[in-house]
Amino acid sequence: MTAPLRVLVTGAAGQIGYSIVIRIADGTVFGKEQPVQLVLLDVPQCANVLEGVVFELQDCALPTLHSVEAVTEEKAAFTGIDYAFLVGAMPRREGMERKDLLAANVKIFKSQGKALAEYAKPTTKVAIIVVGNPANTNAFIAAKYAAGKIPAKNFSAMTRLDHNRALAQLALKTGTTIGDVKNVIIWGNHSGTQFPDVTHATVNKNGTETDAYSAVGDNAFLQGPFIATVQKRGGVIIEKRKLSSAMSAAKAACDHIHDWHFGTKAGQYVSMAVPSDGSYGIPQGLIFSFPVTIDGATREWKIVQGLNFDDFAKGKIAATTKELEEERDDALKACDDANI
Ligand SMILES: NC(=O)c1ccc[n+]([C@@H]2O[C@H](COP(=O)([O-])OP(=O)(O)OC[C@H]3O[C@@H](n4cnc5c(N)ncnc54)[C@H](O)[C@@H]3O)[C@@H](O)[C@H]2O)c1
Ligand SMILES: O=C(O)C[C@H](O)C(=O)O
Repeated sequence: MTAPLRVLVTGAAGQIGYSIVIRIADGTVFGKEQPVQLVLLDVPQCANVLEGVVFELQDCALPTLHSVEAVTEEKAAFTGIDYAFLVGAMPRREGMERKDLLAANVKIFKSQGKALAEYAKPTTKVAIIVVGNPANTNAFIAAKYAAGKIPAKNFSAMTRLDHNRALAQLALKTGTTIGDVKNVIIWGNHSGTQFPDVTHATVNKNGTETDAYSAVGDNAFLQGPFIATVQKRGGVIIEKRKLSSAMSAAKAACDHIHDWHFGTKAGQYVSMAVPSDGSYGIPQGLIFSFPVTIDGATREWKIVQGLNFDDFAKGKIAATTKELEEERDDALKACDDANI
């Protein structure tokens, strides 16, 4: 029998948590043959809600759910895990930018980085996705405080939701379906400065694969409203729902970990915010969204190399890099202040 994977979800009493746990438990993420031990972490004040989530998962009668436990302490949460979905953090409200959450949320990721270093197995291969905002910078901080124990390459932040939004907008514009659109890229920060780039994307229209610019036939749209729609989508959802995206965020987190676990499809890449190795001139260590391919056998991601940028793209990438450097510096200052 396949050994179960131990999978942690933080913030499991929250709204993304509620949508994410069922996909992990029912085999959508790790496959229908892979048993899963789910560990659900939230703050002690949410213990009762968390217990309700556990009861519901039990009531789902899922063959892939080996066990589920609710915990409110980091030691119990982080010990022995294979995968971590770090969702638990404050969401923004109308009128806020994601970086306005930094002061409140960064200390959570400092503490969880330390907990990973302290409690994860020494040989850990744990794969970590940070969803809590500002996701790139929170991942940077968690990686910093886990350094020496957990390699930085095991940390990632979620830009898959932006990637999925870009796929959907291209499919809508070209009258195709999601499966017809490939290789959009989100560069940089999960924020208003991100650069959704379709220069290398293709669209299969009526059985013929063409580049996205030809398929759309409207450069002004692709360099204007398309980019703005993807950049601002999170804010628009908050305006409409009065709550931040949850169903689409949970689905994207599951896509991200599914592809990390199984690998990307031949000829396709996905967007993941990972520690920069200096590719494309991005400062080393910054958690930056790149196009990546993943080898399902080794579960190693690689940044896609050799893509060209025109001046328009260079300007966009410079802006998102600058914002991430500023966020990183603010977060480091906040961590020195955060007495934990
Ligand atoms: N990267 C993305 O694309 C993306 C998309 C959507 C939302 N988000 C972010 O995800 C985060 C969660 O959103 P949500 O809508 O589920 O929020 P929510 O308020 O519904 O749930 C957050 C949960 O986290 C818990 N929590 C707080 N501190 C914790 C800690 N130290 N340890 C464990 N749990 C803790 C809270 O008690 C709460 O139950 C927010 O920061 C939001 O902005 C990111
Ligand atoms: O926009 C937000 O604050 C939530 C999330 O990051 C999103 O992109 O929907």
